[in-house]
Amino acid sequence: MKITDIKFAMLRVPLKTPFKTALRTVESIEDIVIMVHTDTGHIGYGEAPATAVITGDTHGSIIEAIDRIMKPKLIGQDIADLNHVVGLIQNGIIRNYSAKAAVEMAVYDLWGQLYDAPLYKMLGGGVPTISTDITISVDYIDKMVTDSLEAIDRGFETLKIKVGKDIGVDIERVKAIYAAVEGKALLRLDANQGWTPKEAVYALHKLEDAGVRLELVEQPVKARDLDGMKFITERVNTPVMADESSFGPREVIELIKMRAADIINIKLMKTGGISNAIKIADICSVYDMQCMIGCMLESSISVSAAAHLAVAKSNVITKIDLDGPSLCAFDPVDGSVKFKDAEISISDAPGLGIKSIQGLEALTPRS
Ligand SMILES: C[C@H](N)C(=O)N[C@@H](CCC(=O)O)C(=O)O
Ligand SMILES: [Mg+2]
Repeated sequence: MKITDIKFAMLRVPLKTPFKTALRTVESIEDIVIMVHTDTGHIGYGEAPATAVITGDTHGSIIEAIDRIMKPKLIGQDIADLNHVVGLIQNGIIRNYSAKAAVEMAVYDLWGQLYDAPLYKMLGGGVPTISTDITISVDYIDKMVTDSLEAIDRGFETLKIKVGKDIGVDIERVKAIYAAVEGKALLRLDANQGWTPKEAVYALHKLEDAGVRLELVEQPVKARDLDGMKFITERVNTPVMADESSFGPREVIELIKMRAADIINIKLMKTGGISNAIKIADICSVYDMQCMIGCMLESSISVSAAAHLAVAKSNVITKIDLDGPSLCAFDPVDGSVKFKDAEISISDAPGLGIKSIQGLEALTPRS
């Protein structure tokens, strides 16, 4: 099975409700979809969001990196030589992680199709059902409480509460939500870099002293502030998770050596795809460190790839934040990974199991 072409499209899916974090507000998913064609007629699918504020990637940079750098190297390559193909994707250009993730997942999709097995089985197998949290956008306190209760009614047992806007209001936000949902859902916080180290310690002590039990706090301070992450990790009981501070395996090793976090959030768009995500999971398993699998604002194309990985690495990926499809107004994909509120289940179609995608707008890269 040899690669013959890579085609591009834009996928736009409105969100059910605006997604609001300390970093940005977004109303729809607008992601690049790629289709890797082969001489056997099989097609591998990949997706990349342009999360400029976190990864630095834009639609233009994703298309250019794939079309100008990766595609010429990949045409004619045999999918059976997976490690060689992955090397070509990873080593032809630095950074550009979302572009690499999209191409890699399409190649892994084809690798599963080549051997007629679902990707999670190719990666080691596992129980193909997982349960995700859902994000509660940062907003007025009453709105966040209402959104939290609605999420619980939909069956979500873990809520990822976005904070990081104003430390005083954030403390009140979390206390109000905790009072409303105690015993019905587990709370995890994500400050998306919005606090200073001292603010984070202050807020978490206030919450801990008030009896608010949190599963974890994600990325309290600036991505580059590893000393700040360590300062917080040493001072609070709530486990601290690195998201924007950890992209690839090297950052994870650095965080582990520094003891600057308790948990790592693996996202394909930060690792540059599945191969580095596997390395991170393996490193964390050596150091008895748990991982979350997360996503950006992604549809069920790339979130399916993350779900396959999470199933295969469930020994270390114990926390799931794959709510992209649940945040969307509809699922444009007909595939073998089903997203039904909190439950994500994978049936045994080969590769990623994507049959068709509604509403793709074809894109032609600039010549
Ligand atoms: C969607 C997911 N639950 C999430 O919160 N992801 C990111 C932010 C993604 C974005 O801004 O597109 C995170 O910070 O964990
Ligand atoms: Mg995060």
